Amino acid sequence: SNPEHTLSASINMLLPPPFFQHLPQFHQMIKDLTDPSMALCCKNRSAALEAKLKGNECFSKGEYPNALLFYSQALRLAPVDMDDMEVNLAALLYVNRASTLQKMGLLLECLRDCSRALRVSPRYAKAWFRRGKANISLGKFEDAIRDLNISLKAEISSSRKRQIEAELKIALDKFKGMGSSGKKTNQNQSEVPDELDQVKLQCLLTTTKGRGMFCVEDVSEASLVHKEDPYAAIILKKCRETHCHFCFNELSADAISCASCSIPLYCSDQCQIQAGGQKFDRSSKSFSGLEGLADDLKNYMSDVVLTGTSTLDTGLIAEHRHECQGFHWPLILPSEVVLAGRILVKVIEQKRRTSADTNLIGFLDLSHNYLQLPPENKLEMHIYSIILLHCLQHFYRTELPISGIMPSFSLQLVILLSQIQVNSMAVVRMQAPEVKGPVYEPGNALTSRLEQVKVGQAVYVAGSFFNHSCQPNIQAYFLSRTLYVQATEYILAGSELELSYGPQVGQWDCKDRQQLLEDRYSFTCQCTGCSELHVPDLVINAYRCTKLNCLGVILDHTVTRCEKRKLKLLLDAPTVYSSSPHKQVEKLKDANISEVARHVFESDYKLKPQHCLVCDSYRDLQASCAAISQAESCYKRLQDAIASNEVSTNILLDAVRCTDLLRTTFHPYNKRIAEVEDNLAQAFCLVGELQAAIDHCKASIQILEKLYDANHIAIGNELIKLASLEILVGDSAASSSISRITAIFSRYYGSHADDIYPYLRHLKGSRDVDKSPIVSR
Ligand SMILES: C[S@@+](CC[C@H](N)C(=O)[O-])C[C@H]1O[C@@H](n2cnc3c(N)ncnc32)[C@H](O)[C@@H]1O
Repeated sequence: SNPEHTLSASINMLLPPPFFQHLPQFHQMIKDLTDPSMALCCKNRSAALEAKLKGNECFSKGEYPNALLFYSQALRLAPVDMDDMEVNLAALLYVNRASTLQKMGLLLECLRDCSRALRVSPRYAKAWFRRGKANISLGKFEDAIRDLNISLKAEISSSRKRQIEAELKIALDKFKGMGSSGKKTNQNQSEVPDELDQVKLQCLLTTTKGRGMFCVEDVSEASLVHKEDPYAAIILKKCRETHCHFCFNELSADAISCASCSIPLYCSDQCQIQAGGQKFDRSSKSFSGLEGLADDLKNYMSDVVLTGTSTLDTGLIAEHRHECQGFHWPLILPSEVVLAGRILVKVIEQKRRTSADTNLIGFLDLSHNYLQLPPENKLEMHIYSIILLHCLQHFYRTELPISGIMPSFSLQLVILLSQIQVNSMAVVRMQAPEVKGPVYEPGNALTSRLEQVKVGQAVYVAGSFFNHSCQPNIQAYFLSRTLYVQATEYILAGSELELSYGPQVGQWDCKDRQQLLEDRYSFTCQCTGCSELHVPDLVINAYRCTKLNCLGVILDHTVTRCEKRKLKLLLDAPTVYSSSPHKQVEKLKDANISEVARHVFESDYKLKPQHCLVCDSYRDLQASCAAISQAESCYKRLQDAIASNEVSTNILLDAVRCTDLLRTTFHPYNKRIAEVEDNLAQAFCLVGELQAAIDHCKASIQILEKLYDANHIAIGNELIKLASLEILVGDSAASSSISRITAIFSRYYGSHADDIYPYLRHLKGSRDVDKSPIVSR
């Protein structure tokens, strides 16, 4: 049947849109969500003043980090256009925070806050004075002299004038003493442009996965194949207080909030302006009135006061604007629903400019999974779409063209929500470990797990056409909110470029990968990783053969079932697949595993659960599982001890004993053993037994090398831990570990490797330092 017809029939049957219109409770809920007087995000003068007083108290006691917190809180709450002690409250708070930042040695942050105060109150003498002092500390004496001269002109109190003159004298003396090195430096140095060439791509129809991205020419390993800014993006709720709501970078000490509401935080004025919100009208704030000011000082003054505003792109559709003004719903509704609101608004605004029709689904042309969703998920989407539309209508009032066509719009919004589910990407950051000093000092070994944290969710229109593969040939990473896609291997012209949406061969077995893709994206994976046989899939969760010296694998019935299905497909249509099973076997270095694999590939349908694939010996998996669960509780104790940094000898010895037990039960290349080895390495490092830590780390890497390609990032991550330990004991092998790490990370992140993962810089730096070992071997 016609898919479009099925879709609209199915949508209409599920929940006719007028359903809620007759319910008073529904309208009350919308009123609550959109009533600014009830909102959590209002500006509040008295709360701001209270926080300011607390900040002042902390400042006078020398408790600068606390003063910083209170001033930041006050700035978040302060209405932009209210005065306190005849000065604009926000400007006053910026100057107070600038003084605190200066005390904490954060001079650039201090300078930025002074400029912010001046953008609000251009004639604020104290702000020019503080700026002058910060510029003296930064060695920018020419700027400092200008700041202090303007301050002097704006100041009316004679005692303070004397203070400014004293500071001005210092600046002048230093400027004369420094010669040309005290000259003004450019504050807004532009970033180094990306030098990487992007590869020409084509979006084509595939046989099993819908549309996909293909390369027109050969692509060499580690080249950038795609770069894109998001169509719309949103910060995750858990990161709201720690990361910039626009660019998703970590917030600095001088973070700023939206000018009109108190929820979004930004790392810079540019991010704040780009995100939108109701803008504070600077043009109404005159900075004339300083008669007699020399022309060069007037120009300098307007440079400082108008910095940032010149970068404002008037063509930009500000993503936070419709969520501002104290509305409640952007905080309450799930992130993906708020993201749908951002997309909807952007589409409407773009269409308004081009006066095109309002077909929302067709505009972005993304795939969706609506028809595959269970009824309860569909119902939830319908409810959210109706709520969101009503909330948005409250902002747009008569402007939003939804009143007459609300039903069709809400149905389109349902599809948009399911498009977001299938196409949005998690914007991730590599969690930076805290490095307190040089890597060759004890306590700075990096043995904890390297993790990526999700900070945002974003829709990239072209990026949405990359299909998934469990054996990807490209990988995605993010700088701020920009998506970068890089080739991780040499790719022949005309091949499809495929990302991993999460699971990969070597990470999980085939059935677990398929289950995750089914649950999260509602599709059955058709990639080569799931259609061909792979040795990692056979060993990753396998048990050991009961016969001494036999390295054959024993599988449980779930793995057996999945592999049999693949085998059947493979035998039924052998020509469809790119590489033959025997070729795969040849790729493997280890004779025993090759033997196991050969047996499987040649054994046709003889895959039997609980029996060794080589010698057919039987293992009672129920009994094995009981032994394993005993070992697992011992590892749980070890992990808790690691987390609280209280690893005792008893706990450690117990864990080592359990690992011996695990080795008699699991196949030697079972991934669980690699994880346990990794935990043991971390625990031995914590108790200072570095050589034992190195041995366990190497054992873990050896298993990962059976599961992944030798240059896979999973091995790179583990090698970082090994190198870190090798440096500590003064082992010369560290140098080759670091070279291998460098090669792997540049394969995945190109020239951005050090920016994404700054710990690499510490490791590479350690190679250049000649240090005797801290602990001799
Ligand atoms: C982000 S989109 C990729 C582009 C999509 N193929 C299209 O035509 O718009 C994700 C959707 O593509 C399809 N897809 C991606 N990878 C797949 C795979 N390995 N096997 C089967 N379907 C896949 C699924 O329908 C999935 O929901």
